[in-house]
Amino acid sequence: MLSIKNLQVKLEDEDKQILKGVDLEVEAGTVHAIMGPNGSGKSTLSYVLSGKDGYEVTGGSAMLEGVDLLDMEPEERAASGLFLAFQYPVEIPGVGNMTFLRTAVNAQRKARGEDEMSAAEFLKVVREKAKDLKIDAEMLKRPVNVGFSGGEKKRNEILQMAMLEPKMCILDETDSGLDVDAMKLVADGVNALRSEGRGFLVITHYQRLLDHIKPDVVHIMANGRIIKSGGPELALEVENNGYADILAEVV
Ligand SMILES: Nc1ncnc2c1ncn2[C@@H]1O[C@H](COP(=O)(O)OP(=O)(O)OP(=O)(O)O)[C@@H](O)[C@H]1O
Repeated sequence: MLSIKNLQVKLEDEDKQILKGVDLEVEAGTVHAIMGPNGSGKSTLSYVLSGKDGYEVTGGSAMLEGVDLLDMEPEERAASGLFLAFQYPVEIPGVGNMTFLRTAVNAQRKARGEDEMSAAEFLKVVREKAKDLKIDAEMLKRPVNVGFSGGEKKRNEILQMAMLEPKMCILDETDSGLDVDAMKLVADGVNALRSEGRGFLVITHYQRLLDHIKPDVVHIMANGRIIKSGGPELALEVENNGYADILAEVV
């Protein structure tokens, strides 16, 4: 589904190489987790895939279902089924959460040549999904993320994901800032979306999220590369021993 080959990325304005040849294949129906020391390039990978400005791809490729992602505008990538839940969700003053969600859902439907969701249908679906994430009616009316707590922002990202039903979901440290109960809610929201046709890339520092969202594959990223891949036991190894042994293996 998501096929990344030898992806190399530098900062646009500086001579600083951040990704130094990332190889990653996320098959439909699977959950891949990426862990790694601070500053290893995990967020940069998610930003580059989603089309954030400020980065220059200097080599390699990233394809979603055989289509070149790197050639597309960010909104085209989203319409083709890519979704990124941000590590730091942005506040959008003046834009109601509900309006934002409905506009996003319908813009993507339009881009795919589908009919827009009616107001009544949208309301029904958004209320159901918001309830599952314990997002109340008042939060749906407020401007997007404005004044939301850290955990509320993260749950709101999952609500967006649930509404957009993307094919490839990238979650960048969605667990940071969540209390124990909210982490369970978020994990339930992700697990409810797991399906044969959908892939997940979950960036996290902690094994505890992976207790709830069971990954098929765990990758360790360091210094702009994926240096080791394995099963869920790799996350446990990191939790117990840190990164020193794994880093030493590849030097
Ligand atoms: N716009 C930028 N300007 C300067 N340095 C940058 C910029 N974007 C990324 N970097 C650098 O690139 C490296 C990788 O950053 P990135 O945020 O991708 O790491 P990360 O693995 O997600 O880290 P963390 O686990 O701390 O979130 C870091 O050294 C960071 O300082």
